[in-house]
Amino acid sequence: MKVGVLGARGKVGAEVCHAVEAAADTELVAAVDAGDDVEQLATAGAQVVVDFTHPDVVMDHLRFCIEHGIHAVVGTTGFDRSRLDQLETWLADAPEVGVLVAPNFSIGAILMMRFAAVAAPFFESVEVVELHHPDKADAPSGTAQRTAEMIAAARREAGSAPMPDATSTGLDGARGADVEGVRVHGLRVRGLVAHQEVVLGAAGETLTIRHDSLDRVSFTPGVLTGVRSIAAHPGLTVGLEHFLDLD
Ligand SMILES: NC(=O)C1=CN([C@@H]2O[C@H](COP(=O)(O)OP(=O)(O)OC[C@H]3O[C@@H](n4cnc5c(N)ncnc54)[C@H](OP(=O)(O)O)[C@@H]3O)[C@@H](O)[C@H]2O)C=CC1
Ligand SMILES: O=C(O)C1=N[C@H](C(=O)O)C[C@H](O)C1
Repeated sequence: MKVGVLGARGKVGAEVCHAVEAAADTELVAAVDAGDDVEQLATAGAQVVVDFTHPDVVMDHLRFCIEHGIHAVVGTTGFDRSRLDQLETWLADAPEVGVLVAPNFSIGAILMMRFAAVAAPFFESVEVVELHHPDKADAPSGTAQRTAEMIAAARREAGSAPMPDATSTGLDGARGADVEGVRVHGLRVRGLVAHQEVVLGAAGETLTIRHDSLDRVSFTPGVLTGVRSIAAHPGLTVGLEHFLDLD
């Protein structure tokens, strides 16, 4: 399979290029970074493009891919509902094209999100703490946002009561961001890669679910799974878990 990588000289993109070159069934045909011409993705015959760039540019890349009939596997974060709606509009005109947007490609992070959603209705309180390197553009992380959405959905479905919080005065931001009623806190600390804790509490007990990406190679097996699967899944898919046999 012919693969192009956008963000090829970036921290994750460089690892993705190595993984694509190392795998027997994938061939790196275009490695594109800032300042390069995206047209080379099409002229090189890329069948799938992997994007690990920046929230400011990813939508232009995806419009290009969809218009050229190229499937896309997207790790770049910063997607909200309006961006996903825009992708679905573009994809309606290219029904054969598949786009996978995944806030996290590491299997441990996907399981951490799943475990958090399973546990959430059993506890009075649930908060998310994400910890990342300080070069990250978006906050909260895409993973934390998605985790909070999954927790909120699980609690809604279970009919859980709102979480207790007596805070009546405090500095702006001290209680984190509110994602559908779930508090999300972000740390940006030199030396970190990508980490997250989900802290759950009930009377007399807490449960902490923690995941650590210690090296960006943690993302590449999931990216390759996405590359191998996307052609068989036209339209928009959000989350790599849809291509894994988790149930
Ligand atoms: N889904 C997942 O599993 C993961 C997602 N991410 C996300 O992936 C994205 C990238 O992360 P990371 O690798 O750490 O970031 P980096 O800044 O290390 O890499 C991004 C690369 O993209 C390049 N770039 C910027 N604009 C363009 C453009 N228009 N065309 C092509 N390349 C461009 C940058 O160049 P320059 O530096 O010159 O601007 C840089 O080389 C972020 O949104 C991050 O949140 C990260 C890890 C895992
Ligand atoms: O920017 C990063 O580094 C990461 N971004 C993704 C996110 O926003 O969730 C995935 C992972 O946390 C690393």
